[in-house]
Amino acid sequence: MSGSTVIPADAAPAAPVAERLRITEIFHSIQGEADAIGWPTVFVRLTGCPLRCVWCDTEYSFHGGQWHDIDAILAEVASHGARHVCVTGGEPLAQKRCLILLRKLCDAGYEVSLETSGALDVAAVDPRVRKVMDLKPPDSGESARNLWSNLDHLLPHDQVKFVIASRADFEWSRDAFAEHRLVSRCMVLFSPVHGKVEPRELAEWILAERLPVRFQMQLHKLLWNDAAGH
Ligand SMILES: C[S@@+](CC[C@H](N)C(=O)[O-])C[C@H]1O[C@@H](n2cnc3c(N)ncnc32)[C@H](O)[C@@H]1O
Ligand SMILES: Nc1nc2[nH]cc(C(=O)O)c2c(=O)[nH]1
Ligand code: SF4
Ligand SMILES: [Mg+2]
Repeated sequence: MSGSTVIPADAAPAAPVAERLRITEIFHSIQGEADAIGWPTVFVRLTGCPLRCVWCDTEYSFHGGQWHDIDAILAEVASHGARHVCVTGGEPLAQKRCLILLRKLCDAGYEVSLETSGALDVAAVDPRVRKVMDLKPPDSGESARNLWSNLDHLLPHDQVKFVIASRADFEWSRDAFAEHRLVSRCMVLFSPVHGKVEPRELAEWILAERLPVRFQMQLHKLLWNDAAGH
Protein backbone atom coordinates (compact mmCIF):
# COMPACT_ATOMS: atom_id res chain seq x y z
CA MET A 1 0.00 0.00 0.00
CA SER A 2 2.97 2.33 0.33
CA GLY A 3 2.72 5.40 -1.88
CA SER A 4 -1.03 5.20 -2.49
CA THR A 5 -3.80 7.09 -0.70
CA VAL A 6 -6.76 5.13 0.60
CA ILE A 7 -10.07 6.99 0.32
CA PRO A 8 -12.88 5.34 2.31
CA ALA A 9 -15.77 4.44 0.02
CA ASP A 10 -18.20 6.50 2.12
CA ALA A 11 -16.04 9.69 2.17
CA ALA A 12 -17.76 12.74 0.72
CA PRO A 13 -16.26 13.38 -2.70
CA ALA A 14 -13.89 16.35 -2.47
CA ALA A 15 -14.84 19.18 -4.83
CA PRO A 16 -12.56 19.05 -7.85
CA VAL A 17 -9.59 21.37 -7.45
CA ALA A 18 -10.83 23.14 -10.58
CA GLU A 19 -13.78 24.54 -8.59
CA ARG A 20 -11.82 26.30 -5.84
CA LEU A 21 -10.74 29.91 -5.38
CA ARG A 22 -8.38 31.59 -2.96
CA ILE A 23 -10.41 34.12 -0.96
CA THR A 24 -9.30 36.85 1.48
CA GLU A 25 -12.75 37.74 2.82
CA ILE A 26 -16.49 37.63 2.23
CA PHE A 27 -18.44 40.40 3.95
CA HIS A 28 -21.73 42.30 3.85
CA SER A 29 -21.56 46.10 3.58
CA ILE A 30 -22.86 49.16 1.77
CA GLN A 31 -21.36 49.34 -1.71
CA GLY A 32 -18.98 52.28 -1.50
CA GLU A 33 -18.03 52.67 -5.15
CA ALA A 34 -19.22 52.82 -8.76
CA ASP A 35 -22.74 52.74 -10.19
CA ALA A 36 -24.16 50.45 -7.48
CA ILE A 37 -22.98 52.81 -4.71
CA GLY A 38 -25.25 52.70 -1.68
CA TRP A 39 -26.74 49.22 -2.20
CA PRO A 40 -26.38 46.59 0.52
CA THR A 41 -23.87 44.27 -1.11
CA VAL A 42 -21.94 41.10 -0.39
CA PHE A 43 -18.24 41.46 -1.24
CA VAL A 44 -16.18 38.49 -2.33
CA ARG A 45 -12.51 39.50 -2.19
CA LEU A 46 -10.18 37.17 -4.10
CA THR A 47 -6.58 36.86 -2.94
CA GLY A 48 -3.60 37.95 -5.03
CA CYS A 49 -2.77 40.69 -7.53
CA PRO A 50 -0.05 40.93 -10.17
CA LEU A 51 -0.03 44.75 -9.92
CA ARG A 52 1.34 47.02 -7.19
CA CYS A 53 -0.46 50.37 -7.46
CA VAL A 54 1.49 52.58 -5.05
CA TRP A 55 -1.68 53.83 -3.35
CA CYS A 56 -3.48 50.47 -3.12
CA ASP A 57 -5.73 50.35 -0.05
CA THR A 58 -6.09 46.56 -0.16
CA GLU A 59 -2.54 45.29 0.16
CA TYR A 60 -3.72 42.80 2.77
CA SER A 61 -5.33 40.85 -0.09
CA PHE A 62 -2.04 40.25 -1.92
CA HIS A 63 -1.10 37.18 0.12
CA GLY A 64 -2.64 34.52 2.31
CA GLY A 65 -6.33 33.83 1.97
CA GLN A 66 -8.07 30.48 2.12
CA TRP A 67 -9.21 28.03 -0.53
CA HIS A 68 -13.00 27.86 -0.84
CA ASP A 69 -15.16 25.69 -3.07
CA ILE A 70 -17.17 27.89 -5.40
CA ASP A 71 -20.42 26.32 -4.19
CA ALA A 72 -19.44 27.14 -0.58
CA ILE A 73 -18.83 30.77 -1.63
CA LEU A 74 -22.32 30.83 -3.15
CA ALA A 75 -23.79 29.47 0.08
CA GLU A 76 -22.01 32.09 2.18
CA VAL A 77 -23.10 34.86 -0.18
CA ALA A 78 -26.71 33.63 0.09
CA SER A 79 -26.55 33.65 3.90
CA HIS A 80 -26.27 37.47 3.87
CA GLY A 81 -29.54 37.95 2.00
CA ALA A 82 -28.44 40.78 -0.33
CA ARG A 83 -29.40 41.27 -3.97
CA HIS A 84 -26.03 42.75 -5.01
CA VAL A 85 -22.69 40.93 -5.07
CA CYS A 86 -19.33 42.58 -5.82
CA VAL A 87 -16.40 40.37 -6.81
CA THR A 88 -13.18 42.22 -6.08
CA GLY A 89 -9.67 41.69 -4.78
CA GLY A 90 -6.71 41.85 -5.16
CA GLU A 91 -7.21 41.22 -8.85
CA PRO A 92 -10.08 38.77 -9.22
CA LEU A 93 -9.33 37.88 -12.85
CA ALA A 94 -5.84 36.68 -11.87
CA GLN A 95 -7.61 33.42 -10.84
CA LYS A 96 -9.10 31.95 -14.01
CA ARG A 97 -11.86 30.18 -12.06
CA CYS A 98 -13.24 33.58 -11.12
CA LEU A 99 -15.12 33.35 -14.43
CA ILE A 100 -17.01 30.30 -13.08
CA LEU A 101 -17.91 32.15 -9.87
CA LEU A 102 -19.21 35.12 -11.86
CA ARG A 103 -21.36 32.89 -14.06
CA LYS A 104 -22.81 31.00 -11.11
CA LEU A 105 -23.61 34.23 -9.25
CA CYS A 106 -25.48 35.50 -12.33
CA ASP A 107 -27.30 32.16 -12.69
CA ALA A 108 -28.40 32.51 -9.05
CA GLY A 109 -30.08 35.81 -9.93
CA TYR A 110 -27.80 38.36 -8.20
CA GLU A 111 -26.89 41.80 -9.54
CA VAL A 112 -23.19 41.09 -9.99
CA SER A 113 -20.37 43.61 -10.36
CA LEU A 114 -16.69 42.89 -10.93
CA GLU A 115 -13.90 45.27 -9.94
CA THR A 116 -10.88 44.74 -12.14
CA SER A 117 -7.62 46.58 -12.75
CA GLY A 118 -7.87 46.85 -16.52
CA ALA A 119 -4.65 44.85 -16.86
CA LEU A 120 -6.24 41.44 -17.44
CA ASP A 121 -8.33 40.36 -20.40
CA VAL A 122 -12.06 40.80 -19.65
CA ALA A 123 -13.30 39.17 -22.89
CA ALA A 124 -14.55 35.97 -21.22
CA VAL A 125 -16.47 37.67 -18.37
CA ASP A 126 -20.17 36.75 -18.39
CA PRO A 127 -22.01 39.58 -20.18
CA ARG A 128 -24.55 39.78 -17.33
CA VAL A 129 -21.78 41.01 -15.00
CA ARG A 130 -21.30 44.77 -14.63
CA LYS A 131 -17.59 45.30 -15.09
CA VAL A 132 -16.02 48.20 -13.20
CA MET A 133 -12.70 48.51 -14.93
CA ASP A 134 -9.89 50.80 -13.83
CA LEU A 135 -7.52 52.45 -16.25
CA LYS A 136 -4.45 53.14 -14.15
CA PRO A 137 -3.03 56.68 -14.48
CA PRO A 138 0.76 57.24 -14.26
CA ASP A 139 1.00 58.01 -10.53
CA SER A 140 -0.28 54.50 -9.76
CA GLY A 141 3.06 53.23 -11.11
CA GLU A 142 1.14 50.64 -13.16
CA SER A 143 0.09 52.55 -16.30
CA ALA A 144 2.15 50.28 -18.51
CA ARG A 145 -0.15 47.39 -17.55
CA ASN A 146 -3.34 48.94 -19.01
CA LEU A 147 -4.72 46.50 -21.58
CA TRP A 148 -6.32 48.91 -23.99
CA SER A 149 -7.96 46.14 -26.06
CA ASN A 150 -10.25 45.64 -23.03
CA LEU A 151 -12.16 48.73 -24.13
CA ASP A 152 -13.56 46.71 -27.03
CA HIS A 153 -15.24 44.30 -24.57
CA LEU A 154 -17.13 46.93 -22.58
CA LEU A 155 -20.94 46.84 -22.59
CA PRO A 156 -23.23 49.82 -21.95
CA HIS A 157 -23.82 48.70 -18.32
CA ASP A 158 -20.06 48.61 -17.58
CA GLN A 159 -17.98 51.42 -16.08
CA VAL A 160 -14.46 52.71 -16.57
CA LYS A 161 -12.84 54.20 -13.49
CA PHE A 162 -9.84 56.54 -13.25
CA VAL A 163 -8.40 56.77 -9.75
CA ILE A 164 -6.52 60.06 -9.73
CA ALA A 165 -3.59 61.05 -7.47
CA SER A 166 -2.50 64.40 -8.98
CA ARG A 167 -3.20 67.11 -11.54
CA ALA A 168 -0.97 65.18 -13.98
CA ASP A 169 -3.13 62.06 -13.46
CA PHE A 170 -6.24 64.17 -14.10
CA GLU A 171 -4.84 65.46 -17.40
CA TRP A 172 -3.81 61.94 -18.45
CA SER A 173 -7.31 60.66 -17.63
CA ARG A 174 -9.00 63.54 -19.47
CA ASP A 175 -6.87 62.82 -22.54
CA ALA A 176 -7.49 59.05 -22.41
CA PHE A 177 -11.23 59.74 -22.07
CA ALA A 178 -11.13 61.80 -25.28
CA GLU A 179 -8.69 59.68 -27.28
CA HIS A 180 -10.56 56.42 -26.67
CA ARG A 181 -14.01 58.03 -27.09
CA LEU A 182 -15.12 56.64 -23.76
CA VAL A 183 -18.14 58.95 -23.70
CA SER A 184 -19.83 56.71 -26.26
CA ARG A 185 -18.84 53.41 -24.62
CA CYS A 186 -20.07 53.46 -21.02
CA MET A 187 -20.21 55.44 -17.77
CA VAL A 188 -16.86 56.96 -16.76
CA LEU A 189 -15.93 57.58 -13.13
CA PHE A 190 -13.23 59.92 -11.81
CA SER A 191 -12.28 59.28 -8.20
CA PRO A 192 -9.57 60.87 -6.01
CA VAL A 193 -6.92 58.66 -4.48
CA HIS A 194 -7.82 58.71 -0.81
CA GLY A 195 -5.51 61.25 0.88
CA LYS A 196 -3.60 62.27 -2.29
CA VAL A 197 -5.90 64.75 -4.04
CA GLU A 198 -8.38 67.09 -2.40
CA PRO A 199 -11.75 65.75 -3.55
CA ARG A 200 -12.98 69.33 -4.02
CA GLU A 201 -10.04 70.09 -6.30
CA LEU A 202 -10.83 67.11 -8.53
CA ALA A 203 -14.49 68.16 -8.59
CA GLU A 204 -13.48 71.67 -9.70
CA TRP A 205 -11.18 70.35 -12.44
CA ILE A 206 -14.05 68.23 -13.82
CA LEU A 207 -16.40 71.20 -13.82
CA ALA A 208 -13.84 73.62 -15.30
CA GLU A 209 -13.23 71.29 -18.27
CA ARG A 210 -16.94 70.42 -18.58
CA LEU A 211 -16.14 66.72 -18.61
CA PRO A 212 -19.18 64.41 -18.81
CA VAL A 213 -17.74 62.06 -16.20
CA ARG A 214 -19.11 61.03 -12.83
CA PHE A 215 -17.23 62.27 -9.78
CA GLN A 216 -17.01 59.71 -7.05
CA MET A 217 -15.67 59.30 -3.53
CA GLN A 218 -15.39 56.05 -1.61
CA LEU A 219 -18.51 56.09 0.53
CA HIS A 220 -17.32 53.27 2.82
CA LYS A 221 -14.34 55.41 3.86
CA LEU A 222 -16.65 58.26 4.80
CA LEU A 223 -18.88 55.87 6.72
CA TRP A 224 -16.32 53.67 8.45
CA ASN A 225 -12.92 55.29 7.87
CA ASP A 226 -11.96 52.09 6.00
CA ALA A 227 -12.20 49.95 9.11
CA ALA A 228 -11.49 46.27 8.40
CA GLY A 229 -14.64 44.29 7.68
CA HIS A 230 -16.33 47.01 5.63
C1 LIG B 1 -8.66 47.41 -4.40
S1 LIG B 1 -9.14 47.43 -6.08
C2 LIG B 1 -9.51 45.70 -6.40
C3 LIG B 1 -9.93 45.44 -7.82
C4 LIG B 1 -8.86 45.61 -8.89
N1 LIG B 1 -7.58 45.13 -8.50
C5 LIG B 1 -8.76 47.06 -9.30
O1 LIG B 1 -7.70 47.68 -9.15
O2 LIG B 1 -9.78 47.57 -9.78
C6 LIG B 1 -10.81 48.14 -6.02
C7 LIG B 1 -10.89 49.60 -6.34
O3 LIG B 1 -10.30 50.33 -5.27
C8 LIG B 1 -9.60 51.42 -5.84
N2 LIG B 1 -8.61 51.91 -4.89
C9 LIG B 1 -7.59 51.22 -4.34
N3 LIG B 1 -6.87 51.98 -3.51
C10 LIG B 1 -7.45 53.21 -3.53
C11 LIG B 1 -7.20 54.45 -2.86
N4 LIG B 1 -6.15 54.60 -2.03
N5 LIG B 1 -8.02 55.50 -3.10
C12 LIG B 1 -9.06 55.37 -3.96
N6 LIG B 1 -9.37 54.22 -4.62
C13 LIG B 1 -8.57 53.16 -4.39
C14 LIG B 1 -8.98 50.81 -7.08
O4 LIG B 1 -8.53 51.79 -7.97
C15 LIG B 1 -10.15 50.02 -7.61
O5 LIG B 1 -11.00 50.83 -8.38
N1 LIG C 1 -18.16 49.06 1.60
C1 LIG C 1 -17.23 48.79 0.72
N2 LIG C 1 -17.47 49.09 -0.57
C2 LIG C 1 -16.53 48.77 -1.43
N3 LIG C 1 -16.54 48.93 -2.78
C3 LIG C 1 -15.39 48.46 -3.27
C4 LIG C 1 -14.62 47.98 -2.25
C5 LIG C 1 -13.29 47.38 -2.43
O1 LIG C 1 -12.46 47.40 -1.51
O2 LIG C 1 -13.05 46.87 -3.50
C6 LIG C 1 -15.32 48.18 -1.08
C7 LIG C 1 -15.08 47.89 0.28
O3 LIG C 1 -14.04 47.38 0.70
N4 LIG C 1 -16.07 48.21 1.14
S1 SF4 D 1 -4.68 46.43 -9.25
FE1 SF4 D 1 -6.21 46.79 -7.62
S2 SF4 D 1 -5.67 45.35 -5.96
FE2 SF4 D 1 -3.94 45.39 -7.39
S3 SF4 D 1 -2.54 46.87 -6.51
FE3 SF4 D 1 -3.85 48.01 -7.96
S4 SF4 D 1 -5.62 48.78 -6.76
FE4 SF4 D 1 -4.57 47.20 -5.52
MG1 LIG E 1 -11.35 48.88 -1.38
